[in-house]
Amino acid sequence: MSATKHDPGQSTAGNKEAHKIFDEAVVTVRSGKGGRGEIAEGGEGKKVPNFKYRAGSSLPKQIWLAAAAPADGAAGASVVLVADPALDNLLHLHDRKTYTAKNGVAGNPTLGSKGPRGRRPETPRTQPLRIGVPLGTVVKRKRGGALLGELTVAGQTLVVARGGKGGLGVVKPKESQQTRSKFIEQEDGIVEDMNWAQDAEGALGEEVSLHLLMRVVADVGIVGLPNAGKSSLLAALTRASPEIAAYPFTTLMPNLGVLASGKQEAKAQDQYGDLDFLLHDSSNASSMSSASGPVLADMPGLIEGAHAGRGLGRMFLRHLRRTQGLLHVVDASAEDPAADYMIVRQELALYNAEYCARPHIVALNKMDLEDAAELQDEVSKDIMAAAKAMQRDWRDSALPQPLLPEALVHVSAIEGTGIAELGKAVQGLLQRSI
Ligand SMILES: Nc1nc2c(ncn2[C@@H]2O[C@H](COP(=O)(O)OP(=O)(O)OP(=O)(O)O)[C@@H](O)[C@H]2O)c(=O)[nH]1
Ligand SMILES: [Mg+2]
Repeated sequence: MSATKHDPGQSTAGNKEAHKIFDEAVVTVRSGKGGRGEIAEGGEGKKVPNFKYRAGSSLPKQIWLAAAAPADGAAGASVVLVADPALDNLLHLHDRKTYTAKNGVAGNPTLGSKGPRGRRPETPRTQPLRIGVPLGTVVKRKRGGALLGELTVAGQTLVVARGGKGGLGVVKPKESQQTRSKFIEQEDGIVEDMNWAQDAEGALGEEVSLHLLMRVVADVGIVGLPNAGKSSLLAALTRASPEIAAYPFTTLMPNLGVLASGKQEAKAQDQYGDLDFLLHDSSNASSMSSASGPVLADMPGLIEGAHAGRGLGRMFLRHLRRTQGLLHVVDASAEDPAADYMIVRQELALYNAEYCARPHIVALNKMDLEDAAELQDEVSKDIMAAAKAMQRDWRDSALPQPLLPEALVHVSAIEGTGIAELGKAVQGLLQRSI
């Protein structure tokens, strides 16, 4: 789950700034060619010894074994994108430029696909090449930019390159027939014509260059200054284990986590905490999809001037677009927590005024520290006052009006105090905003 990387130089892509490309990728996909159909010599069958024949019995010595219809080639494998909730970025697609699916097997009764000689004649399916992408991936054709589709639900698939059809099983016409021009006869799927060699050929696969764009799919975005404890709170509220450190800009790209909904789950987590990785490995597809709780997205830190490119800039703020509410994390031990809150509100407003019109709650974090605890009531008041002042300032503008925080929760991500209450406040935020 963790999509954090402190040193942007160590990207999987070999790219210098992985956090700038975590939400985009260009890949070329190739589907497989269809397998060649079986080419049978003559279609009449042959006489074979009758193994039941005994001297003196009335059975014939030889019996007629009809020729079987030649087997078709298998279709080539398609390339399919699959929405995998365990992924939260597109960096894994920067490792490789081209993805090639398997060709279909040739129609061959012994080696490949079975024709009607088998009891159940069938052409084996070639397993598609599945490429995992995070939820919220938009797929476009690179050339021309035509929209091919969007993957938003866990397990959803999108065929981006269809495998070539398998060649037909053909009976090679006799020499005498071959000289006759344009002899075409179709009968029970057996094709006899002068194009027999072409009919047996499998169709070619396709090659498509794709431009993938990801938008984080989350219900609540966690925003705040660097070091406020956003990632710590995500870790406390969910099973996610983002990178946490005492320096700013630890988080370079959004991390996702599902809010633990019931007490039961929290208990199970405590009990089997060590087995967490097993659960994730064996059922990564269900780790988020089956959980009904809201998805939280821990964002990189915002600083004053982010809209002008300071810090990590604000391009990642587009990932808040689909959220329904925001969780502002404020370091309550800071010199002026209310001012810190306002810096983030202003940066949000400069990016998209509508973000400030979304319901939000404020988590006053680091309450375990003396400075924070002493002044907690004062800080709460200051924050409410600042939010009201913002509303007043905006009253005359045509922009969407900023809202006041729906709740102010005092928490300590490190000691775990107030976390349950914060979880409830987040749930409440979503219930109201629906
Ligand atoms: N004392 C105390 N320290 C905390 C608390 N929560 C987080 N911290 C510390 O604050 C520092 C920053 O925490 P992070 O969770 O990485 O902060 P962040 O907001 O995600 O930071 P960026 O990703 O850089 O924007 C770490 O050293 C944490 O251990 C808390 O409740 N109490
Ligand atoms: Mg962080």
